[in-house]
Amino acid sequence: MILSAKGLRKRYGGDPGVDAVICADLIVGAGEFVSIVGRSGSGKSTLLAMVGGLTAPTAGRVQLAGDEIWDLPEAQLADVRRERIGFVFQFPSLLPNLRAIDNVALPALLGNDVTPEYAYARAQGLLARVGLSDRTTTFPGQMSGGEQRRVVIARALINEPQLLLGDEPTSDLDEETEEEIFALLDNLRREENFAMALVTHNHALAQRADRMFEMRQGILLPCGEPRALVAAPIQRPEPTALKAPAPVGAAADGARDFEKLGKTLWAAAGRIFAAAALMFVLASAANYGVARYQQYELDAGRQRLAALEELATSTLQSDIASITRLGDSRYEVTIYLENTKAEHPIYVMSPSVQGFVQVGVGWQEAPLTPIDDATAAVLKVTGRQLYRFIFEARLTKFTELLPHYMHVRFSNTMLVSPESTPTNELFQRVDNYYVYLKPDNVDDATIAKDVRFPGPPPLWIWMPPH
Ligand SMILES: Nc1ncnc2c1ncn2[C@@H]1O[C@H](COP(=O)(O)OP(=O)(O)OP(=O)(O)O)[C@@H](O)[C@H]1O
Repeated sequence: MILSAKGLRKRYGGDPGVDAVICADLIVGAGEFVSIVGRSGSGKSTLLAMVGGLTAPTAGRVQLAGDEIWDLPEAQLADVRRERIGFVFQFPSLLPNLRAIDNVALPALLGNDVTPEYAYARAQGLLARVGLSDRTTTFPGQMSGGEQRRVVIARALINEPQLLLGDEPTSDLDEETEEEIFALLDNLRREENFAMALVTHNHALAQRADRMFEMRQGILLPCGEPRALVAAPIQRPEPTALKAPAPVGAAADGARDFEKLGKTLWAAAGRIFAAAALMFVLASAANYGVARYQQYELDAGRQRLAALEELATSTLQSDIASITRLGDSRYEVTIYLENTKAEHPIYVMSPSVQGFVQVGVGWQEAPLTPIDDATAAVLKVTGRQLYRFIFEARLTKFTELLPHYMHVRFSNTMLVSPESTPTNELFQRVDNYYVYLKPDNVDDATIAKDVRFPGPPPLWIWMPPH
């Protein structure tokens, strides 16, 4: 058995809080495919996030191949997420300034288990298997939605995960492409023998799983008859400490690829905007360092990355500081960046922020314009720094997880370095901030009929990252 989740429960917030998942048991065998359907807000994403090591459960446990993942220290949990679980989300999550092959290779380059040659050779092989052998050097912005999703799938498989988790991985695609991507995932699962748990709104596709579950108001219920396993399980090879380099031709190509990549990253950094997926949030030790991996002793490299990760994650904090109403569905949004160890400056490359409003099960971008010039520069952060933006949320229809309020996500991509002119240390970080935001065209009396607040309905309500 690969996944064993027992008695999972998740309550968000304080008093009274939201019981997103009340009770869920989910056991998935090696190579098995389970699907989860359910109404919006029933707790599907929360369940996947707990199973995938992204959101800590309030109660219950999750074992991955026998390891209790929620007992692991954060650093080891991050390794589990990167190496043993593949994620495919609905939202585009590729780094826009990296070519397809670099995006796919990146999770493998972040660990120390494989050589860059191996990572690039496997990335090339996976791109071929998802039908993109001729698009390896294409940038995500030049690809269709279906092609981008294929790249995301290749990236999810780069570290040979034991478990692939998909949260509505195809729901924004047209019917035919959705069908193709689903079939592709299923074929890859049989070939690579990873277990797969997919959340989908599409019942017809969900029924193709070995077992189907329905999430109903936070409770996971089995539904439908099990399908016979089609393929005989393939024996997973024992992991080796350091995988062998790829064949010479592929290795040489790969080496050229990441050398070029390293040279161009800093110049291209200004073009980066937020689109990276949740699992990459704190992990992308920028492609700049890729060529250097060959030269470093593994231990030295590990230590340096750990220090940089510490710098870029715990030392630098950021979130929404305030939101004020400007009228005509415009808001001034202030985001703060704070260096908690002010004695060591941190250099941040132009926070590039995008705003999204949830519409249906997806997110629709809404214009977000920086007010200050500061957001276009390399910034030395020594204390608390504020960035102001104008957010224009003129949507007539949006998803109301909280009655009348918009569910808004601000996504902030930053390149972080301990040096003002980064030479060899650069870390990409993507933060997502979530708020409920009161639309301009609803009066407080209307809201108060449906939601009880201690005072007048607030303009915005902060939510923890999810
Ligand atoms: N970070 C959070 N803070 C507070 N409440 C949350 C948070 N994340 C989710 N919720 C709430 O938990 C409940 C379950 O949400 P979840 O996203 O897991 O459902 P879902 O079934 O995946 O919905 P959808 O299909 O719309 O994505 C919802 O009521 C949602 O508003």
